[in-house]
Amino acid sequence: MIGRLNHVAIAVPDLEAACAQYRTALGANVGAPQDEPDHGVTVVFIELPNTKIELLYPLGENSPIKGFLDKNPSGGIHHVCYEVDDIIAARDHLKASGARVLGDGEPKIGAHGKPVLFLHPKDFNGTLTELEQV
Ligand SMILES: CC[C@H](C(=O)O)C(=O)SCCNC(=O)CCNC(=O)[C@H](O)C(C)(C)COP(=O)(O)OP(=O)(O)OC[C@H]1O[C@@H](n2cnc3c(N)ncnc32)[C@H](O)[C@@H]1OP(=O)(O)O
Ligand SMILES: [Co+2]
Repeated sequence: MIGRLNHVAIAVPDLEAACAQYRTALGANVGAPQDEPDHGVTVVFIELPNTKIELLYPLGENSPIKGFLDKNPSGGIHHVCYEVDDIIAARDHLKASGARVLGDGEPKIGAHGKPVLFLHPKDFNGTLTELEQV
């Protein structure tokens, strides 16, 4: 069911500093910040030859990553995102296997304009897991 690793997301306490570090210290191709108010984050994608890094910074009062940054003030790996070709079939299969789908259980449109869902970290070895339909 899961396919390619679409991205690894890193929550950062200072988005500009993280972008500068990837651009200069790591020589990476760093995209422009994208506000995603529906998700409560600003994201920056860093294209790698085999996947992407998604830098995350809180946007708005109720950002879902605020708690994570409070607990991890230096930032940290926040989630991984796997690609699926049918997110509804994947969701229903995972729910049937007892996994918790976060939010109202319906896919939302993510930063790539594709449907995404999140699965509770406690059901996946302490790793917040995102699915993106491609
Ligand atoms: C623009 C979309 C973009 C894209 O790729 O397209 C995105 O990726 S948007 C990314 C931001 N959105 C989300 O993360 C939505 C899903 N996340 C959530 O619903 C919450 O963050 C949640 C439920 C995972 C955590 O909520 P909260 O921070 O309030 O913490 P809790 O106390 O409820 O956590 C319970 C338990 O889980 C541990 N936890 C929390 N976050 C993570 C994490 N990222 N990775 C691993 N574990 C996590 C937390 O420490 C608690 O554990 P405990 O042992 O009970 O202390
Ligand atoms: Co993501």
